[in-house]
Formats: sequence, structure tokens, C-alpha cells
Amino acid sequence: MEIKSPPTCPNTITVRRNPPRRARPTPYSAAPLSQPPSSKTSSAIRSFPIQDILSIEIPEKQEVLESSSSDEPSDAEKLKVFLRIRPIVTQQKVGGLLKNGGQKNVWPQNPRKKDVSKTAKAAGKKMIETCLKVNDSHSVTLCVPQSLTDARRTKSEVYEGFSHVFCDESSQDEVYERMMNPLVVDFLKGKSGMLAAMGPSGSGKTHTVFGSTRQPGMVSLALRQIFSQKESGRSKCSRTFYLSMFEIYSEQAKAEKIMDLSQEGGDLLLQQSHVKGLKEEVIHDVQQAESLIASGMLKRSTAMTNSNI
Ligand SMILES: Nc1ncnc2c1ncn2[C@@H]1O[C@H](COP(=O)(O)OP(=O)(O)OP(=O)(O)O)[C@@H](O)[C@H]1O
Repeated sequence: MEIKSPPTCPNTITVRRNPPRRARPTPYSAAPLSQPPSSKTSSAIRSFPIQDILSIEIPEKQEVLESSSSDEPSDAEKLKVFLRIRPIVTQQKVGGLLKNGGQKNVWPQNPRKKDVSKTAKAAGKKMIETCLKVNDSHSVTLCVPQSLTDARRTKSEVYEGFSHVFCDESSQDEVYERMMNPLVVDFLKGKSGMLAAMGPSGSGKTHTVFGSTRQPGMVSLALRQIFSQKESGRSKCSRTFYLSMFEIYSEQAKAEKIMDLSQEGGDLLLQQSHVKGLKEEVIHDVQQAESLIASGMLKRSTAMTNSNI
């Protein structure tokens, strides 16, 4: 990938947003995957210790300093932060993007979801400027659009320290290979992992995580990898895979609720960071897993509203 350096911006300031962090091993990181839960209903699903991880100070140890010089993060760097830049939606591209080039979405979509075509139409014939420039595979510069430079907003900011920056032309496969594949490989060795997608509405979270029929996202690609290993018989021991889905949502002025998204699932309780009563369904193949996920997505309260957590 050829990366052009960003234009020189006046008054550039540097902000280090995402320094590499070292996470503690999770309690389940050493548990073998071949051992299925004792009952169909898990009574002790631990929440991901994101606060614990974020509160960990970056160690000044030699090994971490050494690893930061190499392109591939060491095992010590378990928390990774990727940045994926969504392509700009122009008038010509709108049709292609909205209809996904004639592709159907694999997953149910929120009918009231923000329509990117409206944004593009609202922009009318205004020139669309790219403000985010990729410096290298770990940093970007946020430049001020020309139209705003008159308003004395001339400072640009460099955001660095990303595990990897995916440019707007990056493919789902490329993102999968670098970001998701290591998690799946670890998962198949019995380790826990989590992928969290963050970003404002319309930034491409759904596209990345779920994708479409032509451009399958991380979930479909991970399922394919998991079941292709199983089918190829690489693992001698027979493994059983379980799937569970839940939604955390909060309505204004009300406490957060947790809902089990499996077909017969109901409200769940969080007790001492354990989601109690979450149902796990045995999954046998990609198609079955995808159809369970699709029905779970329809059950989300956010499927009926415009809000998205
Ligand atoms: N990398 C990409 N390549 C091509 N199209 C993309 C890409 N990322 C997002 N899009 C398109 O941009 C639009 C908005 O993306 P998406 O629905 O994934 O955003 P979102 O972050 O999930 O939004 P929301 O939070 O509102 O659900 C969609 O039409 C999607 O197909």
C-alpha cells in the first residue's frame, strides 16, 4: 500500500492517543476450548475487564520497549487499537454504497438507520474534502478543511500509536487478516478475545463487523475460519462451539438493561460482573450460526429504534 505523506499543516500539534498497553491475562486465557460448559445455560459469563485493562500503566520494561520497535506487536501487547478509515461517500458513489453495489445485506438492517445518501445530497454540490491523512501504518493527521482555515482554526492534530491504520481502500479480507485472524487463532487455542467496534453513526462499524454478501465482515469470516478448521479435521478432539448474544441498552433516565438475544431468552441480570442466565446455543456450521445471529439482531431493541449502542 503506497502511503503519501500528508501536506504540511500549519501549527501542527502532536497528540499521542493510543499508546501500546499491556493487558493482564484473563482468567480464562488458559482454559482449553475442548471443555464445553457443564450446562447449556452458563451461570458465570464474566464481563470483559475493559476498565481493568485501561487502568493498567504502561510498563517501562525492556521487552516492551524492544517490541515497540518491531512492526508486529509482541504477545505482551494484548490490547490493540485499529483505525479503519471509511471511504468518502460522493454523489457518484452513493448508489453503489447504499445498495452495496447491488449486494444484499446478510444481516437484518435497522430500517431507520441514517441514510448516507441524505448526507451526500444535503451536501449538494459542495466539495467533499478529505481531512484525515494517513502518515504511516500507525498514525494519521487530522487536517482542517480549507473552508475552515479562515476561521482561524488552523491547527491540525497527529494521532499516533495505533496498532494499524487501514486506509479507505482497505478490503474486508485485509482487515480480517491483520485484526481478526490473530484473535480467532488464539480462540482456537482456547484463549478469550474481544473485538469492539467504536465510532460515530455511519462510520462503518456494521460494514466492518457484519459486512454484506459480497464483502462479508469479521463475524462471517471468523465463523468460516472456525468451521473450516473443524471440517478439515485438524483438531483430532471433537469440539463443540456455543454461541450466545446479548444486548445492553439504556433508555433515557432508566437503568441499563441486559437482554438475552437467543430465541427464548429474556431479561438478564448482571451480578458481580457476571451475566446470569445467558443461554448458549450449540452451533454446528456457518449457516446455522449466521441464522442465529440474524434472528438475534432482529430481537435487539435498537433494531426498532434509531439508537445504536
Ligand atoms: N469500508 C467501507 N467500504 C465501503 N463502504 C463502507 C465502508 N464502511 C462503511 N461503508 C458504508 O457506509 C455506510 C455506513 O456504514 P455503517 O452502516 O457500517 O455505519 P455504522 O457505523 O454501523 O453506523 P450506525 O452506528 O448508525 O449503525 C453503509 O452504507 C456502508 O455500506
